[in-house]
Formats: sequence, C-alpha cells, structure tokens
Amino acid sequence: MDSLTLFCTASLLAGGLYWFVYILGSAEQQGKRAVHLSGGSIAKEKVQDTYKQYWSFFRRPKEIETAERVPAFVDTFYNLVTDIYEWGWGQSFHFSPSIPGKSHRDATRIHEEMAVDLLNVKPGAKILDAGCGVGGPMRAIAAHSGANVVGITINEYQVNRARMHNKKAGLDKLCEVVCGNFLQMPFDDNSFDGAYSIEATCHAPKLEEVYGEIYRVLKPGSMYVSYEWVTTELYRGDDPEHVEVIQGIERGDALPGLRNYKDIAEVAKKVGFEVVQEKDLAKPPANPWWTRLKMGRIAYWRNHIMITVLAWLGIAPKGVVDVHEMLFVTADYLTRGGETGIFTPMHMILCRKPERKPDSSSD
Ligand SMILES: C=C(CC[C@@H](C)[C@H]1CC[C@H]2C3=CC[C@H]4[C@H](C)[C@@H](O)CC[C@]4(C)[C@H]3CC[C@]12C)C(C)C
Ligand SMILES: C[S@@+](CC[C@H](N)C(=O)[O-])C[C@H]1O[C@@H](n2cnc3c(N)ncnc32)[C@H](O)[C@@H]1O
Repeated sequence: MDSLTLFCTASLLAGGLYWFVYILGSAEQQGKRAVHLSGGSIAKEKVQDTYKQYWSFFRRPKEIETAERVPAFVDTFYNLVTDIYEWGWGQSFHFSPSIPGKSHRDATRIHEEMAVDLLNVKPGAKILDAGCGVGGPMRAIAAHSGANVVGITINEYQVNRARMHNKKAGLDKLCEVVCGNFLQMPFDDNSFDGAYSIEATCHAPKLEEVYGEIYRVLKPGSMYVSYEWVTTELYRGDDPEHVEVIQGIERGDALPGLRNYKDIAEVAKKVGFEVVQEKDLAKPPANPWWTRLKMGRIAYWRNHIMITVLAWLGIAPKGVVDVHEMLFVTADYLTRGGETGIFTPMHMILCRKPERKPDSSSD
C-alpha cells in the first residue's frame, strides 16, 4: 500500500468515526460526554448491583405500592439514569409536542415557558418547581419570567448537577435547588406565589400527598400547573396489549402505577384546589411528542456501541450498559403508548388555591 492510499484510508476512517460519534443523530444540548457517564451518587462498582436491585422492586409490586419505599426507589432510578438522560436528551427531562421548523430544544423551551405563562406571575415572584431534575425547565422559566424559582428533587446527584448548570448559565441568583421529598416539603405554609411540576408527580404513590403539599405551600389566590403522565380515554384495562405497554412504561420509568386522566382533577379538588383548566396538550393540532424518540433509533445504536466500548475499557461503570438497554426498551413502549393514543405525558391541569379555604366560615 503506497503512502497516498494509506493516508486516504486513514482520513476516511477518521472522518467516518467523527460522523458516527458526533454528527449522526446528535443529541440536543449535551451537558455530558460519554466518557463521564456515571451511576449518579452510586459508587462505580455498585452500579450493576443497584440496577438489579431496581428491577427487584418490580418482582415485589406490593412494595412499590408501599408509599414510604417509593421515594428511595425513585432516588435509585435517578442515580442510574440521570447521566444517560443528560447525555442523550439534554437538561430537560420531559417531552413536548414537536413543532415543524423548530428544533427539539426550541420546542422544549416553548413547552416550559407555557407553564409559567399560565401561572401569571410577575418578575421577582417566588415559584416552586416540584421535581426539578437537573433544572432545564427551571432555567428556561426563570430567564423567561424573571421569577425566582426554587426547585426540589429527591436525588442529591441532580441537585449538584442543577446547581452547577445554574451557575454556568449565570442564573444562580434566580434559581435555587433543594434536596428533599415533595411529599413532605421543607417549606413554610403559604410561602410561594406559584408552583409547577413537569412530568414529575407521576412518581408519587398517592397524588393527593404531593398535591396536598403544593396546596399547603402556595399563597391563597396563587396558581399551580402540572404536566401529568396518564392513561387516556382510549386505554382499556382488558386489552392485553394496552396493559403490556403501560406496564412497560411503568417499569422503565420508576412509576408506582400510572393514573387515568380522570383521576387528576378529582385529586386536585379533593385537596382544595379550584380546577381552572384541563387539557391533553398532546392532542391534535399538536404534533406528536414521540417522533423525537423514533427519530433517534440510529443514535441509540451509536450510543449502545459507545457505552459498551466504554464499559469494556473500564471507563464507564458496567451496569450502565444494562441501564441503557432498559431505556432503549422503554423508548419503544413510550412510542407505542403515544401512537396508540392510550398514554400521554402532557395532561395539563391548571389549578388555583382559593383566597379562602372552601370550608372556612364567612363571618
Ligand atoms: C418524565 C420522565 C422521563 C421522560 C424522558 C426524558 C425519558 C423517557 C425515556 C428516556 C430515554 C429513552 C431512550 C434513551 C436512549 C436509549 C439513549 O441512547 C439516549 C437517552 C434516551 C433517549 C432516554 C432519554 C430520556 C427519556 C426520553 C419519567 C422518568 C417520568
Ligand atoms: C422526569 S424528571 C422531570 C424533571 C424536570 N421536571 C424536568 O422536566 O426536567 C422527575 C423528577 O421528579 C423528581 N422526584 C420524583 N419523586 C420525587 C419526590 N418524592 N420528591 C422530590 N422529587 C421527586 C425526580 O428526582 C426528578 O427530578
């Protein structure tokens, strides 16, 4: 082989590798590189066992139903998935309707800004983000509205990531992150001017517990908006395919049991809220939220190969390959849930805490 042929072959290989790794199906805004994938707060050598432990919860579904054990189970899940989510999806851990001509990043931001617009808060107001992840929505919302956002997440690793991103974005004056359980929040009664939760309260074993807490910390007259994961009116509990899809979504997303859309407003009213509006934001004319998951198929394979190689080299923890595999399967269930219309991750409910308690006497 002469030196020109050798040079051309080497250039082609290098170009192909660059295309495969960086260009092909690249993720949106990556806060993570593959070489930095970890098991969150879990020690590298314990990731594989922790993943097995996560699955064992589903062998004893009764335990998932035991409310006290759920936050720990959810915390374990986010230790396992947070880096992969950030690496392969971005800093906002939720879906949004796709918008023709707009990037996923813009569609995500628009979906987030809509939440705070519904709250009708002024710059300087103090609002709560219940289940804030690594703070993608929090930063978009603070920048858009000028409100001070306090986020709470059960996962300490996410708290550190969110604080780091807030600082990097120059938004740490507006955004604060607290590690805690949204079923028992470390905040005073009547202390927030608004609250939102984006695809987070589905992790609560009993919705009334988290809605009750949000109601408690809100000032009377202020608003709460939530984007809920629910089964829709098309879901049939006696259809084995529907059941398989919903159980697949629950297992791959640490959910103690998906609720039906009808339960949401009922619970909101039960804890004292007035329901102002309720709407499935996935319904037409919105464009499908699941196309982003489907379009990424080649990227998933690229990611799988990269993770496998990194784990084999000892750079990534061994269990990360299993976690990635689980997410790959979950993406398929989520897509089937979207395509059949039996599931939506964006059932929006807008509530108000009344000026007076409904049962208080009017003397
Ligand atoms: C609200 C929740 C999370 C919603 C989504 C942010 C995530 C649900 C499924 C995740 C993913 C599935 C496939 C992964 C892929 C195999 C990998 O290569 C890159 C990351 C994924 C695309 C990953 C990204 C985040 C999700 C879309 C739940 C938990 C309540
Ligand atoms: C799918 S993520 C969504 C994060 C964020 N809302 C976003 O859209 O990027 C769900 C979030 O809810 C949080 N969460 C779940 N159960 C919780 C609990 N009991 N207390 C506090 N946070 C919780 C998780 O830690 C995670 O941050």
